[in-house]
Amino acid sequence: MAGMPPSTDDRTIRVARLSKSFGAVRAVDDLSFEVGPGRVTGFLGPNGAGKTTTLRMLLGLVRPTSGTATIGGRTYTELDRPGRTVGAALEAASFHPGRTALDHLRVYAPQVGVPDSRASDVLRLVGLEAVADRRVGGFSLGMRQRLGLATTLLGDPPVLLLDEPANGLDPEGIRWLRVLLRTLAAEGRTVLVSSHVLSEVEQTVDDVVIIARGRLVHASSLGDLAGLARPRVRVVSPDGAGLAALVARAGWARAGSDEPGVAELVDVTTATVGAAAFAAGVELHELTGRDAGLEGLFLELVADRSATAGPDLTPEPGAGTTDGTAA
Ligand SMILES: Nc1ncnc2c1ncn2[C@@H]1O[C@H](COP(=O)(O)OP(=O)(O)OP(=O)(O)O)[C@@H](O)[C@H]1O
Repeated sequence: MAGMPPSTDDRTIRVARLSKSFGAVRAVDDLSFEVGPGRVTGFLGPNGAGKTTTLRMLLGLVRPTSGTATIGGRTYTELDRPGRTVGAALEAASFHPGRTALDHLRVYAPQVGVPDSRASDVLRLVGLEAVADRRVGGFSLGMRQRLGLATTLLGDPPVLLLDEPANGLDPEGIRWLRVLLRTLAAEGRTVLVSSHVLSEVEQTVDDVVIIARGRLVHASSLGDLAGLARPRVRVVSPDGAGLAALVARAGWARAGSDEPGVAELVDVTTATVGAAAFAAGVELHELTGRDAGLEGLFLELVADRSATAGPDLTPEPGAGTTDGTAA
């Protein structure tokens, strides 16, 4: 990693002006983003956003209509040893139900170019060593997810592409996955994890790439995304004119068009509004602070709006109430 620009790093994933149409469906639409090593990146978007199609293009399983999807500057098919470079677990990994976990991995080991002994190593890594000789047909969804991950790790790849790896895991499994992914990233790997809910990966990822309807909506560190979550205050007063004058005088931003006597404000605290109302002698019947939260912000970002609007964060009436915080 030392001193190398990210775009030339062997472990950097680069998607550039990538598009894919299936007939009339534009599954991926002029998508560009970069994912660097040493970090866990969440690849997020609602169902049908184009995440799987993008991952499949990175793996050479789907041919782009236009644009490129590369790893270390090469397409998957151009890689010298793809199995040792990229580990991928796409949704619905299929296992032969009659094979044991160990046998499953031993079948893949030569394809990836690693010795048989590596099969036991990766089973240990994913916590399945105790069931190494059990048939996969009897495995729970969570165990299959772990086995899928073990398969992914066989070639000790520096780049990992994982499609919804938390699916089917219980809370304990999700905690385990979090620690594993963080460890793999800390070792200098590039870890790209897709999910359709931000909350599922919120505690795991360093960076986010958010797409909707095949297009990029937002890409930044998780911290920068969190910085966009704007606090809101709902104010209700029997003195509609007084409240309107107070809001206008203070210059607070309104979240939307309000009814008389009601103001939904953003980027202001209850303390500020309360103090100003008290000083102005405006009677208040309600003063409620709300935090839209990351998930609310995510939902707002991916909400159906004109494609040209981009990451417009102007809150809409009713937005930000889905995270269960007090209204
Ligand atoms: N082989 C295909 N033929 C036709 N349409 C497809 C094909 N693969 C994907 N699509 C369509 O492309 C769009 C994007 O699908 P994709 O599976 O990439 O989304 P996703 O973000 O992975 O969604 P999910 O979270 O549901 O897996 C959807 O409208 C889907 O129906």
